Amino acid sequence: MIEVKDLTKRFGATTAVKDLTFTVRPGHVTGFLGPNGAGKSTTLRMILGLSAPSGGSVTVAGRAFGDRRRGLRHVGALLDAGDVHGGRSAAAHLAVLARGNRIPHGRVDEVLAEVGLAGAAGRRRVAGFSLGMRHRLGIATALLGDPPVLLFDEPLNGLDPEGVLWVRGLFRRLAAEGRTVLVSSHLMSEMEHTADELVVIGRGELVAAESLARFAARGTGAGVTVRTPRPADLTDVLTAAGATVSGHGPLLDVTGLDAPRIGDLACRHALPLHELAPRTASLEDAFMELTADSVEYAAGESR
Ligand SMILES: Nc1ncnc2c1ncn2[C@@H]1O[C@H](COP(=O)(O)OP(=O)(O)OP(=O)(O)O)[C@@H](O)[C@H]1O
Repeated sequence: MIEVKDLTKRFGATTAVKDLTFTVRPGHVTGFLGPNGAGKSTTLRMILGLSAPSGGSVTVAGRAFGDRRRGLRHVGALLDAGDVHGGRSAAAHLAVLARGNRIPHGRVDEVLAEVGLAGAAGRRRVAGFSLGMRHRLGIATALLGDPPVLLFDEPLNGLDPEGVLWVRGLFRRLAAEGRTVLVSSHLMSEMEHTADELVVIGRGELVAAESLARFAARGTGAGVTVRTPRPADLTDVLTAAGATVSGHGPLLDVTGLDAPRIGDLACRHALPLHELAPRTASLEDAFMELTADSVEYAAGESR
């Protein structure tokens, strides 16, 4: 479990992260989402103890991560896939880290196999690696200590479709094993099929921390489609109960009441329903609406 409480980080006059409070639970893939410059990387660095908070606290499994020795066995992280000594092979890179964290050497070949870099690829110098191979090596590094908590900063950036599918499957498996998996992205489309929980930030502040489904229901595109042979009567009943109703003929578009409540009200007033279909907003719409005020450099903004 990762617990972030009133976390703040200032860089001179810039407040990159402001009073951020959220919890990341094990057994889920949690998407950490926000527009460019929202403060995601800064927060991840503070979770890892690489950067000191200006205020507030962050704990991993109840303790500040910086306190821990042999860190890779507690938290695995992919922060910057390019951040590897190019002159070394993947296997040599992992072997150095294994030694420093007292991880059995046998894990090196295990994680190389897991990320598809077994054999010759693992013996090649990292300088010649493609972006996708660097990503795989970064993920192998995160997995090396078999940690219960994993953090990935923009892990899908620059991956081809096959790589994206592979990474998604891996994250789901890690979460199903009961691990805590936090994955950052600035694209809702990437998280839609990757995460089941979301922490959304904008300009360093919390926008939402909830399941993907609840987040989608916040978008104004959410509502319920209702078909009835008595639209005028049903409109009166639903409007009196606080809903907003629009539509033509037998097909109504209802917002402000959920489908079970609409069904119950129709039943109570003996109004037949021929269709009752909840409609979620697209996640992308909800994300854009909720972070609209917090985009650092919005298109068309004059500066
Ligand atoms: N070392 C630093 N010194 C000064 N300002 C910084 C530093 N690191 C980050 N910032 C500023 O803090 C804010 C948050 O940056 P951060 O990199 O955490 O955002 P992000 O959400 O990860 O963005 P992106 O999606 O673009 O990677 C930005 O305004 C950035 O310019």
